[in-house]
Amino acid sequence: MTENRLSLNKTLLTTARCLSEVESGRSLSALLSRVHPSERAAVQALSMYAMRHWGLAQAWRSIAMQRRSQSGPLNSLVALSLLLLDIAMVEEAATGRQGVPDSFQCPPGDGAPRYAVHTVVDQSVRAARLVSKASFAPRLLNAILRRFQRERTLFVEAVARDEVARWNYPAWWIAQVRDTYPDHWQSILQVSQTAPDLVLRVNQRRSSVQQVLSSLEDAGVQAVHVGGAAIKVRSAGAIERLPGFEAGWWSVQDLSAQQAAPLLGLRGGARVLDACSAPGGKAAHILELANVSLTAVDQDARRLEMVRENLERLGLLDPERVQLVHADLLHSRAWAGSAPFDLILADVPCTASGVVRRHPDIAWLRRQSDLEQTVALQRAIVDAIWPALVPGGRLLLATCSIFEQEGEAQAVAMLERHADARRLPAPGLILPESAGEQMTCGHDGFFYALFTKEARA
Ligand SMILES: C[S@@+](CC[C@H](N)C(=O)[O-])C[C@H]1O[C@@H](n2cnc3c(N)ncnc32)[C@H](O)[C@@H]1O
Repeated sequence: MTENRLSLNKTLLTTARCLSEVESGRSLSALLSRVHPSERAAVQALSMYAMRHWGLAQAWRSIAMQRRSQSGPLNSLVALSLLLLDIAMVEEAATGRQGVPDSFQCPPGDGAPRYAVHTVVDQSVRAARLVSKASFAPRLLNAILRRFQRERTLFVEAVARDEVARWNYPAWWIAQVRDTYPDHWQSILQVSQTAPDLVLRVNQRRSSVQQVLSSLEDAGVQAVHVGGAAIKVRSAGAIERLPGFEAGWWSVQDLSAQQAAPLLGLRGGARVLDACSAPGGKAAHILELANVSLTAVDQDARRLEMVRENLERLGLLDPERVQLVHADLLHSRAWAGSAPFDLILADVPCTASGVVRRHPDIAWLRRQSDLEQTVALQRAIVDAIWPALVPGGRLLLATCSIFEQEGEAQAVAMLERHADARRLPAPGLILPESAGEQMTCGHDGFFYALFTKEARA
């Protein structure tokens, strides 16, 4: 127990440091990649949990700070973030959902950290001492947290009509979802606050669903086949430690994203452009399914290197069939080659509003103006690559977004701009779904529109 407590206050501090950087506009995934591997899973669980309660924690923090004449050393961003994290955790404990007092767990299920209130308070005060040498910060933190415990009902009432505190999204995000889905906006917001499933896509060139299931079972990992090449896994450990990772038997990919490659209508020998390729999840799936010639383009060199690494691990990096091109589609034709493409995947950059379950910081990092910018960028990318599609060829437009501007409105505008484009059947909008504790499978929010190019008369 002492060891757990010792490591918990350090983990709280590392988490608070990450959260303070998210407050300054940095992506949580990038920050977590720099956390020491021994601490990463715990920091990830805590920071994701805090981000899913960020609206409530901010509202309560501002009430608590208003009532104090002096906020003192808690004005440090790390200390303020520590307080936000603590409020979220104390609230979790107060609602009675915490299960294992005094133990340090990152449960695979709902993703919520589980601690008793007194442990949170005690460990947070110790963490605060590490932030501030002045004793005032730990004492202030202690006083605020204990007051939350005593006066929780008052705090709940004080923010009852505050939508940001209620739903834990910025106001513009709530309005965007409510305007688009007036009948079920609440359930969409709620589902996007649940912890996502871990889903593997089996690499049929190296393994089989049966082989992967058996190896997971042998390793004591709970897993279930959820259709096609997809296996849902219940595991809180590092992905790389699951059996078959090094051997390239599988990749991590959500069920909705696994729809992209089959939708293209792949056939052997086809020339395929993966226009926005990194980190290469869908490129790998394409190469697993058919012997195509693939050109994978991305403007981000570091991310394009991830495509190379992923394809290499999966045994798919055949130089005869695969070309990786570092290029900005809007300003270069280095990717175009001499012949047009038969199939194009345009998995364009977006707000990622469909994958907030996986990246809860996204909602807090995005601004409403970002939406207009990504919509314009998506349009420009599609317009740049459409001429490279052969008549009779197909282009699949994909976004991991549930915002209409990045989905149906973008598809309709595409038809208006390109008279030779005709729409083919495709799923369109896929709303996110959560399976909760069930061993069925939920999925991310996505949008797919498929077009073919008509031959000119
Ligand atoms: C949604 S991600 C693609 C995910 C990828 N298809 C997969 O399945 O792993 C969008 C990608 O588009 C790239 N991108 C954005 N603007 C671009 C541009 N103008 N030219 C080329 N790539 C671009 C980004 O660097 C990013 O890697």
